[in-house]
Formats: sequence, structure tokens, C-alpha cells
Amino acid sequence: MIGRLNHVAIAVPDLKAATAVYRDTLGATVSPEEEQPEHGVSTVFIELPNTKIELLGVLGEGSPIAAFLERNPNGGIHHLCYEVPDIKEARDQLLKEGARVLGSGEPKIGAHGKPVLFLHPKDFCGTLVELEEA
Ligand SMILES: CC[C@@H](C(=O)O)C(=O)SCCNC(=O)CCNC(=O)[C@H](O)C(C)(C)COP(=O)(O)OP(=O)(O)OC[C@H]1O[C@@H](n2cnc3c(N)ncnc32)[C@H](O)[C@@H]1OP(=O)(O)O
Ligand SMILES: [Co+2]
Repeated sequence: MIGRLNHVAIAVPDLKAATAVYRDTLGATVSPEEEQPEHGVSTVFIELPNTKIELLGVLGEGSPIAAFLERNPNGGIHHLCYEVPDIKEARDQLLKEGARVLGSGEPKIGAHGKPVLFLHPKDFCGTLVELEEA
């Protein structure tokens, strides 16, 4: 079902400082910061030859990364995003297999303008999984 690794997301307490680490210390090409109000986060993408890193900062009240940052105040790896050819087909198959799809279960439009869904970390080896339609 899953295809390419689209991105590895890192939640950070200070998005500007984290962007500077990737740009200035690691010499990476970083995107401009973008607010994602539908998702309660701000994002910066780092383009690597074989995948992307998504830096996530808190946006507004009730951000889904707030509790994670309370538990990991220096930040940490938050989720892996895999591409799937058809997100609703993938969701229906996963539900049949007993996996928990987070939120309403309906895909939202993600940072790349494509439908995304999240799967509960307890069902995937302790790792929060995002699916993005390829
Ligand atoms: C920009 C758009 C998009 C994109 O296109 O790329 C994004 O990436 S948006 C990114 C942010 N959005 C989301 O993460 C949405 C889905 N996430 C959630 O709904 C919640 O974060 C969550 C997964 C339900 C967790 O919420 P939280 O408030 O932390 O819940 P709990 O405290 O009840 O945690 C339950 C349980 O799960 C463990 N946990 C939580 N988060 C993670 C994580 N990121 N990785 C691994 N494990 C995680 C947590 O430790 C709890 O464990 P126990 O204490 O053992 O029960
Ligand atoms: Co993501």
C-alpha cells in the first residue's frame, strides 16, 4: 500500500531557530515558513535529494503538536509521511484491518495541496504515520 517516504517531520519549540540550524549549520535549502491554520502548525520544508524534512512549529491554541512538545521540550521526530496512490482506498483497507484513523476520518488538504490522513502511533510501532495521496 505505501510508496515513497514523502517527509520526516520534526516538531520544534522555535521554528526560526530550527530553520537556522538546517540552513546555516547543515547547509540545507529551506523553504519559506508557511502557516497551516487547518492543521494548527507552521511548516518549513527542507528539500533533500531523496526526501524532505518538515519542521513543525505550534500555530494557535489547541495545536496537535502541543502535548508532544510538552513531553519533548527540545523537539523531536514527530511523524513519518508515506505516499499512497488512493488515500480513501488506503483508509478503508486500514480501517478493515483495525487501524485507528485520527480525526474525522475524512482526508484534509495537507502542506503540498494533496489529501492527507493520520494514523494512531500505537497501531504503527509507536510512530505517528501520515498518509499523503501521491
Ligand atoms: C502541515 C500539514 C500536514 C502535512 O501535510 O505534512 C502535517 O504534517 S500536520 C502535523 C500535525 N498534525 C497532526 O499531528 C495530526 C494528527 N495528530 C494528532 O491527532 C495528535 O497529535 C495525536 C497523535 C492524537 C496525539 O495527540 P496528543 O495530544 O499528544 O495525545 P495523547 O497525549 O493522548 O497521546 C496518546 C499516546 O500517543 C503517544 N504519542 C502522541 N504523539 C505521538 C507521536 N507524534 N509519536 C509517537 N507517539 C505519540 C503519546 O505519547 C501517548 O502515549 P501513552 O502516554 O503511552 O498513552
Ligand atoms: Co507532515
